Amino acid sequence: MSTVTFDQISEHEQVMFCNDPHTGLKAIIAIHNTTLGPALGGCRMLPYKSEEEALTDVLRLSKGMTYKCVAADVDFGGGKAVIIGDPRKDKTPELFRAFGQFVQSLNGRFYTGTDMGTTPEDFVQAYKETSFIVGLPEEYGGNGDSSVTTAFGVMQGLRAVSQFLWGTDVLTERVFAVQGLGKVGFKVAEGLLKEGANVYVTDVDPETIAKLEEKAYQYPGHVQAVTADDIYGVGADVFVPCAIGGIINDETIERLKVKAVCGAANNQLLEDRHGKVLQAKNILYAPDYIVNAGGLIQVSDELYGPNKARVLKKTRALYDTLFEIFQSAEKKAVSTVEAANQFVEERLQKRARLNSFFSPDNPPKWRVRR
Ligand SMILES: NC(=O)C1=CN([C@@H]2O[C@H](COP(=O)(O)OP(=O)(O)OC[C@H]3O[C@@H](n4cnc5c(N)ncnc54)[C@H](O)[C@@H]3O)[C@@H](O)[C@H]2O)C=CC1
Ligand SMILES: O=C(O)CCC(=O)C(=O)O
Repeated sequence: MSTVTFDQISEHEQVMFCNDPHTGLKAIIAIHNTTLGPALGGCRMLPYKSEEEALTDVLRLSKGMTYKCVAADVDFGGGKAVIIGDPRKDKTPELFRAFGQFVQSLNGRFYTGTDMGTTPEDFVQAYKETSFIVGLPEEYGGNGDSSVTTAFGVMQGLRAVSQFLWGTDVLTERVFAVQGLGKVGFKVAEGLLKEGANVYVTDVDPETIAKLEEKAYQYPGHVQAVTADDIYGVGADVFVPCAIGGIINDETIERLKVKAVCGAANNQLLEDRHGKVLQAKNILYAPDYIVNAGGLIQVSDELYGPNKARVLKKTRALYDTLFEIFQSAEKKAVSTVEAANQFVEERLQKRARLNSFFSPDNPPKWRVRR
């Protein structure tokens, strides 16, 4: 294995390798930036092919969380965790408890919860060892499964795309290509079918496709399953990535026939420059960290005392944020990625100044439950 260098993690504040031979836990926690408050971000469990792949993923994901927190206007910083392992075979209560002990050792610098490959029940185990857990089931004082709100936010994003491109936020009879039918993608596909849209779907797990097909009969829209590779080339209006990152790259952009890309997956672009490549192809890209912020809004809200109405209101507002980014990109003749990053970096600078003002009567805004 090659060594990790400071050069590799130069943009990050802290990277922690968590090793527990007794439970088999091998995890990495990355804290990107805590200017706005403690780092917050879910924990992904995947059978990474190598430790380098896991490190690259957690570094990219945690940076994305910094941008997501700023864009969604929540007072948290960017962090994320990955567990190296197969979620179908390697999960045990002890593994998640061991992970919880490492989170506890950061003493509130990092809050975590679900992501790809993990569920709220996994974090009920971690919660036995640390209180710095979010996205807990309601019976544990949480707001429940955050993928419900993430999916709701993605639907807002799809409406904003439709309004911008076609002058209506009604999705009926439009065609969508949904990649990944997991916690978020399944709910998005179902929402689209309920609204009478036609949906191509794919997943590497045939069971989830069969489950959706079974339910689809009751909805006005139509579903058609395609292979994991064919999803890039289907004749749809919008490509909706809801699985892995890096799927928008030189090879896939060549194959896309859609007018827009808007989905839940984190780090959809392999590199930021692919935002420009999409723009050149006249494909509207809805920046992932804005579209998929619903889960973050929900779990961060939990720390102030859960309030569902507030969560819905803030998640609905993603429509306006996205629409403004589309307008700003058009006006400045830049890609939507550039417009979104500029908006975030300017806001972060303004907020950083606010956070530098110390007063004993004015406790930090992120004084949340511990
Ligand atoms: N759960 C949440 O609330 C949030 C999730 N996200 C992001 O959304 C994406 C999906 O998250 P979840 O639904 O929670 O994950 P999940 O693990 O529940 O579902 C992922 C699904 O994608 C499928 N999949 C994996 N590789 C695939 C491929 N190459 N082609 C097609 N399907 C594939 C899996 O079989 C699984 O059904 C991830 O990128 C995650 O980081 C972002 C914000 C919040
Ligand atoms: O959605 C969550 O549970 C936490 C937030 C997060 O990790 C994300 O938005 O990727």
